[in-house]
Amino acid sequence: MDGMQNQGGTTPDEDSWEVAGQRFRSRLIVGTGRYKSLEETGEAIAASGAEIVTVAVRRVNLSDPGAPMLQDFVDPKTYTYLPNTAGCHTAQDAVRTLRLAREAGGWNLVKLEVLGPPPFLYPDMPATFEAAEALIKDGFQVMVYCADDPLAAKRLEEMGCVAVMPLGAPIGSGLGLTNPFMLRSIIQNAKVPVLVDAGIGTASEAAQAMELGCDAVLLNSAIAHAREPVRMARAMKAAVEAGRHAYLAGRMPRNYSADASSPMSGLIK
Ligand SMILES: CC(=O)[C@@H](O)[C@H](O)COP(=O)(O)O
Repeated sequence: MDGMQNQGGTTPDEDSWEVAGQRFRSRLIVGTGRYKSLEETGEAIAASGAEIVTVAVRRVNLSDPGAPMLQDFVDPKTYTYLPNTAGCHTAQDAVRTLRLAREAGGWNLVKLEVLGPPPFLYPDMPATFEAAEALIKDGFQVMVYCADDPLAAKRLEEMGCVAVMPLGAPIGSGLGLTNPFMLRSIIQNAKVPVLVDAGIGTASEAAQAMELGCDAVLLNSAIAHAREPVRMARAMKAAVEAGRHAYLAGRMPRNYSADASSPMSGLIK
């Protein structure tokens, strides 16, 4: 038992995290877009072990019972739906979209993203600050996609955002963590959960984000655009768990010279 204790005094199996007063065991959050079909969406999400799924309010059918509905494949009783503002490029659009989501589905915990123009769709931080302020005033609990900028992340935390979500790399790029040093700095200084969001391309990059000490990882394209999405979802689940264990276990120090793994004493001369 003692050998299993981590920094928080719990065993890794009991390890969980909390956002806006809700506790989760899975540290992998997945998107629901970009799949070939809703069947594939449901299967991949089940394989990922995720408990929270993001839903692009402007793009997904949540209300027309005549058309195929996400809810039939990703049961809202099983998963926490996190409506997001994908496709919004102004603060006004983002605020309006989440107000509509709250009216339609009662969702109060939301993911805010206000994107700049192509080709990078980088978070538009002035517009993000404006939208976050309006949404928090309106009683929303805001998880916010942001630049990998420690000052911006701190400002969003101080405004009252319940989680900050710096990008690993541009959405859909699959480039992995382009700025791990700044991500680490955001994580070390945060008093709210930090989630690395977007740009992860494969399992080792999800593990790397967790090894930096973030609370969770949010990804979509890496699973949906894999040749075998369900298998990649399994890989992501394992990677996030492995990265979390490695973070809690503590990395050995880097030696810039060899340190023989067999003792030198007792060698036959
Ligand atoms: C799904 C979501 O909420 C977005 O933040 C984004 O789509 C994730 O980015 P990737 O698709 O690059 O993983």
